[in-house]
Amino acid sequence: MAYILTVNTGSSSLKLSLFVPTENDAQPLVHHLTASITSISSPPATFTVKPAEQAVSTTPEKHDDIHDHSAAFSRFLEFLERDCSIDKSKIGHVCHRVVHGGKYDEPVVVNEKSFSKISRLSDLAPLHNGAALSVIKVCSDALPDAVSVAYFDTIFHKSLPPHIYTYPINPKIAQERGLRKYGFHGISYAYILNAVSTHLSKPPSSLNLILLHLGSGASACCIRSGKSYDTSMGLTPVSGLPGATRSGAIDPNLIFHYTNKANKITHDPSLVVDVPVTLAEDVLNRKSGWKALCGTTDFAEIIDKAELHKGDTEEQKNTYRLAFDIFVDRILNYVGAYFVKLGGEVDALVFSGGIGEKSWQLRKAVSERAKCLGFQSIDDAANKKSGNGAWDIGTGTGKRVLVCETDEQYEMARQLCEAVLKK
Ligand SMILES: Nc1ncnc2c1ncn2[C@@H]1O[C@H](COP(=O)(O)OP(=O)(O)O)[C@@H](O)[C@H]1O
Ligand SMILES: CC(=O)OP(=O)(O)O
Ligand SMILES: [Mg+2]
Repeated sequence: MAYILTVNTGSSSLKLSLFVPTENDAQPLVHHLTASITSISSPPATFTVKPAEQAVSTTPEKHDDIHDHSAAFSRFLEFLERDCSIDKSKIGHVCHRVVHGGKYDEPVVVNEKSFSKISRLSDLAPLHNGAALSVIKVCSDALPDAVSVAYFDTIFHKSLPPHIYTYPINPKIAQERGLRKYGFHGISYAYILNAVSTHLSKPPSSLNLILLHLGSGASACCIRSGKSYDTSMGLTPVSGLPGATRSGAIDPNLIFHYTNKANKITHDPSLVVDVPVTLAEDVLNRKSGWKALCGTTDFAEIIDKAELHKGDTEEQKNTYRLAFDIFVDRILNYVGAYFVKLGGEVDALVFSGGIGEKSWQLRKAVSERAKCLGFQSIDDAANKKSGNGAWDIGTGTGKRVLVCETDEQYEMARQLCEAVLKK
């Protein structure tokens, strides 16, 4: 029996699932277990395991010694061998989520050449590609006989039309340096599209959707006839919606005004930079978003503290409320724009990602505002329940409002089965 291990290297987490492929086309994969290591960038990291046969996860363990994704991966391998008695030499394939794929338009087997090509893209996904490569390295050393395949977030967005992926800058420089909108969270959007298609009993190619993947990194995607037509992230994942530590879209000139010395046009280099661009990148990627506004990356805490509790001051409450309101506002920017781009022909608005799946408050706030576009009213009871796959949270007439529990690990294993194992 050869296992498929799938590894999802997110900005703040590592999520891993183990599957066994079957001969059954209706159920090509048997899910064995899923583990997640969260808060990697704000330790202590939390290690949680959910065996497939159990409805709930095991008690989360805190780990002070996990500071990066490769240490998290090593801890997972130790857990597999020691606690699950799984012989790691039985892992035949490893699917790695790599966020930025540049010009790659399909998954690639990891070898020296592709590894070095992916390394060259690291600057375009500063919170992701380097971390994924460090995991791939540990994985190749620990599992030398397994075939590692890189699955890119960007592939799903290869259908973006030129007027959407082109930035209005010098075309020659843009072409030479690959400066264009790529879009991310594509593995998640591929999974959501299939899950929503099953739920609505309509083929993916017939669907127009507004998808929201709201997690540590957050993005929106406009699906037209089953394909990505627009998405909120850009050249890098910092653009679009704000996230745990990311600013989201800002006026690009803000970078130069972050320092008060750069507020006039000057050719005197000593006056130009107080904050060099690389530091600006660090600020916008790692020191902005919810962390900068509220001091936490935990959106559940932000929602909780946006309500006034005993002992809290009105000012403290307002800080959290502001973060919540900013998120709702920026999400609405995309819901409104994508609705118009789809000519109002929208099958559903879909919430997903850690915040989209777990926060009834965020879903309610966004949906109430989107109701004017003809979306259903929210059914409060349905909105507060959790579910599996995709489920409705709207009621009455109108365009459907859904939640979908995304599963990037499953999507990679499914694509592997389809492309490699069933050939
Ligand atoms: N009950 C909840 N309410 C609101 N947000 C939540 C809840 N549970 C988890 N989250 C948020 O979900 C985010 C993580 O989402 P996830 O999609 O798992 O992230 P990633 O894969 O990018 O690491 C965290 O910011 C966390 O605060
Ligand atoms: C692209 C991206 O932001 O991914 P994540 O949300 O997993 O950090
Ligand atoms: Mg994620």
